Amino acid sequence: MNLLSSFQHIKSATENHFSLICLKLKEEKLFCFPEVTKQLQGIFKNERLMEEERFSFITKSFWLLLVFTALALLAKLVVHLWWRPRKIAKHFSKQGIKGPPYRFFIGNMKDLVELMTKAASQPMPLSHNVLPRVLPFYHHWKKIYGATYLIWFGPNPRLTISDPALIREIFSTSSELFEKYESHPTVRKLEGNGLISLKGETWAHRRKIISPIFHTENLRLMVPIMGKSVAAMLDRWSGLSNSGKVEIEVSEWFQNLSEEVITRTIFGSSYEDGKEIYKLQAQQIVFAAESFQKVFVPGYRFLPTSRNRQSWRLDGEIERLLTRLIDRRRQAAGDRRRSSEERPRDLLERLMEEGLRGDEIVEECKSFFFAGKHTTSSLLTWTTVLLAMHPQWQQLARDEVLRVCGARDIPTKDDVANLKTLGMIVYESLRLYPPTVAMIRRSKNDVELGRIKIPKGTEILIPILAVHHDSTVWGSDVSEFNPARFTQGIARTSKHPTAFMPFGLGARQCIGQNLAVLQVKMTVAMILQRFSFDLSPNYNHAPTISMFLYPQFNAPVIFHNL
Ligand code: HEM
Repeated sequence: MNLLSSFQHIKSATENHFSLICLKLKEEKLFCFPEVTKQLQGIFKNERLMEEERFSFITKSFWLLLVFTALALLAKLVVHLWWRPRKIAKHFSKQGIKGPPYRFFIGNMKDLVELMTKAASQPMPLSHNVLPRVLPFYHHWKKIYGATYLIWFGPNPRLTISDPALIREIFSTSSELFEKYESHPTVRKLEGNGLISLKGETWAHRRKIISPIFHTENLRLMVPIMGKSVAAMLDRWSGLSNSGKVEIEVSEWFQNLSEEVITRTIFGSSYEDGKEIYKLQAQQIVFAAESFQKVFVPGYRFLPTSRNRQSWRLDGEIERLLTRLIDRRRQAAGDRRRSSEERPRDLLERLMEEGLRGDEIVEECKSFFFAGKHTTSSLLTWTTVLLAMHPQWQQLARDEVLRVCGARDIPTKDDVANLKTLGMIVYESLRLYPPTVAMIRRSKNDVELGRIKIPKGTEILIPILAVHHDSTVWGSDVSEFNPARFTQGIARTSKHPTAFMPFGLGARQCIGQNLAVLQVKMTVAMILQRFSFDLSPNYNHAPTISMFLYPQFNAPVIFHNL
């Protein structure tokens, strides 16, 4: 071995191998050059020192980076949780807009949850002045700070706007400046990445694809399908009746009815195919409703907590069932085309025709399973409760149904269109008990709304229920059930043409509203044909929200065979 290769040998060795190298040198008779050995020892020592220095440099850099990242993160947190809320509160305060003070990290969530819990702790008298019970935080803070005020959902500012003129601006003239608020991830799982939550071009294209399902002609074809489901439900009620009367907890029955109608009309599938999905979604709703009362912590949903694991499992199961439903429909598509039976066009058919991917169809199905059921059943429940509370309107509606439908057990679409009094009753029910009690938007940029300067990213809360219960808009009889106020049509009822908004406003108005009103009018008309009804002595008036407006202690109603 020559000197050079021995040198390279040594250079590539580690400190621990030094003695071994010396031995090697000795063997190779290189040890006779003491200077060489000395030099090598020197080189090795330098190497070791350099290695140590390099190591200490890397360690120092690592710690520095860590400290720097931690400081940057801390600074970001301080800005987000402390400085920005103060700045925004000051910004609004200068414009005369106040609100409950921001508390570090939690904002006003604690007070809000306390107010909600207190309001929900007992039923209320049989009155339609339900705002203090359903949105107690709105009611409470409005008294202190006025109709437009600022609250804090965690560190996020939410400007509450209930002036119909400003609301109109948000949804029409300035609609491009506000976008749909991105729901909490748990709620998003329920809603799916479909029409409800899509934005921009993708949303516009999807809405165009889906709209034909809700056109009048297609809805007409859905009427017999709905009629059959309603008739089957009423037959079961009659079967349950004892000496001509029966107590029915209508809220649950109407949920099942809505599930069935939507599965059969919107998905063109059998109710059996949808039942399991609804059951799983009902469990997801419990998680989603909880998330409204918690501060959103980014990334938390990825932690394998027991709740998160349960929610992932539910989501996976729903996707599996929806994929099966879609596959079945794909297989049956040929038979349906060949069949001469006149059927309504349905969502799955439209989405498949347009060549949407399987996962896109699954997400859209989630949206419709979720959006259609609870809203429609809520409207059915409150309309029935209202008619039970107001027998004179019940009789007026029945007279009309018997006159318009004659001997027909199942009203036709034209019959339903001619039920004007019932239509007014449904609108009044939507005013007093809107199934969706609020909407949320977010400003895309710094925006001027009326004279209010709103910074980019501010959430806007539009409390539908509060606008519907505002006496300055609706008059002193605001809390009375008075369907006659809709005699001249929706636009003429209040002092403001857009103060009635149970289905939202503008381009993103509810796509299913005609279907929902049709189903509710059909169902109530068929009930009126067969039964008279009043509230059960077990009924406790307690409207409350868990995503939608529902009766907290159920809605038992007594039906008498006619
Ligand atoms: C009484 C019944 C119903 C009420 C009160 C209601 C209420 C609403 C409201 C307020 C919105 C607007 C939300 C916003 O702008 O933030 C909306 C949107 C929507 N609703 Fe309904 N809804 C009802 C029935 C239905 C039904 C039966 C379906 C479907 C079968 C449906 C599907 C949808 C969809 C997909 C959207 C999103 C539309 C879009 O963004 O383009 N809804 N609904």
